[in-house]
Amino acid sequence: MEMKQFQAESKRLLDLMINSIYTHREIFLRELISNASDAIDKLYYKTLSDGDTGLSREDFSISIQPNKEARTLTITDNGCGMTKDELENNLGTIAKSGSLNFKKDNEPKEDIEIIGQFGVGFYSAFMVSDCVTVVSRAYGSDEAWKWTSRGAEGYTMEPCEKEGHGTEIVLNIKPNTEENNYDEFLDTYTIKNLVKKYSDYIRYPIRMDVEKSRMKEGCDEKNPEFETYTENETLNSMVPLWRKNKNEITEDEYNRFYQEKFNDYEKPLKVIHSSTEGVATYNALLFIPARAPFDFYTRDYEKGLQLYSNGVLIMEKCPDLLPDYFSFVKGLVDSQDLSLNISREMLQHDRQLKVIASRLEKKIKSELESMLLNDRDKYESFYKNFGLQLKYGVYEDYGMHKDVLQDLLLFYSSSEKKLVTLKEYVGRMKEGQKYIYYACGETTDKIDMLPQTEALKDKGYEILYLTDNVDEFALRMMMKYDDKEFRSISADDLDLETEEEKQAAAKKVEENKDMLAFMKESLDGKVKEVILSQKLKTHPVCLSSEGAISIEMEKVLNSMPNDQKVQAQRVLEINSNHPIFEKLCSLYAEDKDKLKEYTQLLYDQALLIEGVSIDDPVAFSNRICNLMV
Ligand SMILES: Nc1ncnc2c1ncn2[C@@H]1O[C@H](COP(=O)(O)OP(=O)(O)OP(=O)(O)O)[C@@H](O)[C@H]1O
Repeated sequence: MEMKQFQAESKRLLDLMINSIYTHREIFLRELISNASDAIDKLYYKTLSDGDTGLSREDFSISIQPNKEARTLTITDNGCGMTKDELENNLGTIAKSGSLNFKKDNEPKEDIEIIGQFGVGFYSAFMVSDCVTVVSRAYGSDEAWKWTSRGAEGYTMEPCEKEGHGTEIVLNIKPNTEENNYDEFLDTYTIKNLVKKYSDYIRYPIRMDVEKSRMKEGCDEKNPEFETYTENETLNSMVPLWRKNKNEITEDEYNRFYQEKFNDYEKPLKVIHSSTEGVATYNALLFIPARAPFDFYTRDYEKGLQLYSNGVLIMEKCPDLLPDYFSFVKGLVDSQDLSLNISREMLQHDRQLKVIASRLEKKIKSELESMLLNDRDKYESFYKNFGLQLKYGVYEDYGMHKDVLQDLLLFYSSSEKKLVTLKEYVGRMKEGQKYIYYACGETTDKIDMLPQTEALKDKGYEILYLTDNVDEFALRMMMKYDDKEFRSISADDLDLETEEEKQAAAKKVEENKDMLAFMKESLDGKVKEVILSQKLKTHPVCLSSEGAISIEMEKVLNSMPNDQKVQAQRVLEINSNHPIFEKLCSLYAEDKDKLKEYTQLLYDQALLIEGVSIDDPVAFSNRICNLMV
């Protein structure tokens, strides 16, 4: 059977190339600069291999020249250039990449990093220009050729004059339209920014004549006169800091790099610089900011790391490189073996990305752990800013990440009077202590005053004071740490008593069960139960809860804007060793109406202690006044 060739409608194809591949037209400059860098790399490779070119690294450069009057932007390199055939083959055939062939045909050499691979980047020039002229002279040839094209219509070729080897690409910038401003690509300021953004780490200098202003020499400072002058400025920094050896980089260099690149006026709290080879080869330079950005805990905050391939920016914020709970990390990843899609805007499949992300996660975690261990003050400063995010991380995704995060958490300790880890808490648990106790409230001072803490403190048990809304949700999600269950001090059973005490208490409850039932009745469904407390020592009353939702959680959930109303199952606890108890007993025998009033008062007091507003403050005040007069 005869083998038929596929036909391609090249005009349509070019049209597709130009208009459908890229989301940002500004990347044309990145593509042309990358081509120039590749061309120089190829000649430099020859220099390294043959040594007879007489050229050295310093001789190479790329230049950009905007001309507003002529509406042209010219990109020039002194790389390998192209012969007539190469011009026709490489620029006249879509998807033909001379660079890819070069990579295949030549042994890899250190210091050579060919970027091009798809054979399409050049055509992005037509996104901003209606006519492209390429003048090129191949290294070692004395002929130069001019290739001209207006896009889909095709191209022309003619011989021309050109001094020296290399390529000059002249773009006729399109006129502005109602929707698009093309003028900006002739503006030195925009060009500078684009070079900085995408091509800062191209390893050859990218130069441009920039007009500047200065005070005229010898003029009077009080009456200054200015003159403009032109400076040939190098726009790119060339050396990617992260590729340097760690021991050659000073702290100051890291700090400046971070502050400039991520617009922070403060130095980073921590720098994490790691290079890995193997399944995934990459360099990563990560920073933990000293302070949470103002929008960090809002929806506007976008997490992500910059992603570079061979020093060329692919993605400004790649979210998949960071889990949400480490979203505070800033920085970049540079990898040679990403399989990019044709526009270089995305990755073809994210297998490598997943491998890199999981390595980075482990790295960040271990760096935080070692900070916690070796520099507690620094860690606490980190935790003050980003601890909340870690706690959200524990809670989110049904607690899936608790194992990663639990040892990074800190909570305020009742006995140590400072932030402690769960490991430290468990390490000093008393003999026979079954639970990790915690208490919730607005501030640690307020929690410390809660009557519920009395019995636990009396027994010398440590309590973790939780002051952030998410805290209790996170602990409930974890359920246990090191096989020790978490228990709120407001839970009904704290397991504090001995068997004998339990029996005595049960007896007392039995004796007073009618009165307690009457009290419950008089609160008219507001509480699930009225009980005799095991946790109160000197205070008369407190509130606890039964079941999945605590009073603190009720507060948090009800403060959310989704209008859900949840209610904890409240339990009113009475201290049977307090004189009020005797009073209640005698009222039960003699004056049930008054007992009703007193019960209401005790309930309202318990609510106030918990920081929950009372239903009827006026009635509460009247009851107090009745007692006073
Ligand atoms: N300035 C240049 N000097 C020498 N050769 C060039 C230059 N620009 C382009 N070329 C040649 O033209 C080919 C096609 O360029 P194009 O930008 O379309 O694709 P690429 O760089 O190979 O791949 P990619 O689409 O990944 O950028 C290049 O592979 C290279 O051989």
